[in-house]
Amino acid sequence: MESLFQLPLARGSKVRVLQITDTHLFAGADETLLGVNTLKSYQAVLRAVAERGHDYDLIVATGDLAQDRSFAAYERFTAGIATLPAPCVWLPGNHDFQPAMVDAMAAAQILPSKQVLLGEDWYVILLDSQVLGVPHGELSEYQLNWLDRSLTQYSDRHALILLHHHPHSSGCTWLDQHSLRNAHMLAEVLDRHPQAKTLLCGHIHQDLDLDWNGRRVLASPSTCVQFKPHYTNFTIDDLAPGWRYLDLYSDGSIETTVCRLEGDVFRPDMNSDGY
Ligand SMILES: Nc1ncnc2c1ncn2[C@@H]1O[C@@H]2COP(=O)(O)O[C@H]2[C@H]1O
Ligand SMILES: [Fe+2]
Repeated sequence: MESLFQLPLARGSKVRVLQITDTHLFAGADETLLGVNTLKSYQAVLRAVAERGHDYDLIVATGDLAQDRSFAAYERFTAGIATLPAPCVWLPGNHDFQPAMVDAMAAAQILPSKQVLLGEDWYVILLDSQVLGVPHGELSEYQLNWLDRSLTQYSDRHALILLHHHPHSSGCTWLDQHSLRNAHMLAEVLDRHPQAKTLLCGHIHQDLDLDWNGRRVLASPSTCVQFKPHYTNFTIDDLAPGWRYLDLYSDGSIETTVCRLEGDVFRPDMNSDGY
């Protein structure tokens, strides 16, 4: 859990992180989620990333990587990641089955590290907000204490906090019932660490960039189905699958871009009412 990955970089002042999230893969190659073949959309995203060239230093996968809890689904994830030439770290989402996830990642030699020293200036920490069997999230006392201790230990670095569940209202009522339930406890920890100003989530399948009492919360498109922003009830969006880049600068600033597949591809079944 606490193993540390050090990624020394010779590229000067900027570090680039690629976020892939909510792949919702299945064991079967023909399975779909809300009408989208999640394996094909994941592979299309990876191809699009590869076509843009290798200009990222670290891949972060922020949960809900498998939909059916199977080892084979995680193998599909790892096979895809193996096509990209950068190290990958990951955390679980509400749908993930950690025994299969841990084994499949280890079998593919994808790092178990939940802390990354990224270049000279950045510290990345990956939290586990999963509550077994339910869609909402919570950080255990252990996770909160570990976060507090780790941020103290690496207080000389800017910190990027990764977790699956959004800690602040997303604007979608139906998704906010599935948010991080003890966000106030996370805020209490972060208040003690002024270098921890940015949080990166998955879970809500949309591009979000908002202020949480002076902190920045980012969430990102899924590689499969998208949810429509600002809706009270479950509503799918017809935007294409996507991913995010974050450029981390040595002065602590961040520039970030969301990319999507081009064209009218992987359209979901807009009449679906949930899963
Ligand atoms: N119609 C619905 N209403 C409320 N929640 C839903 C609905 N359909 C699915 N969900 C849950 O909402 C979650 C949002 O993203 P997840 O992929 O984590 O998993 C989803 C489901 O657990
Ligand atoms: Fe989720």
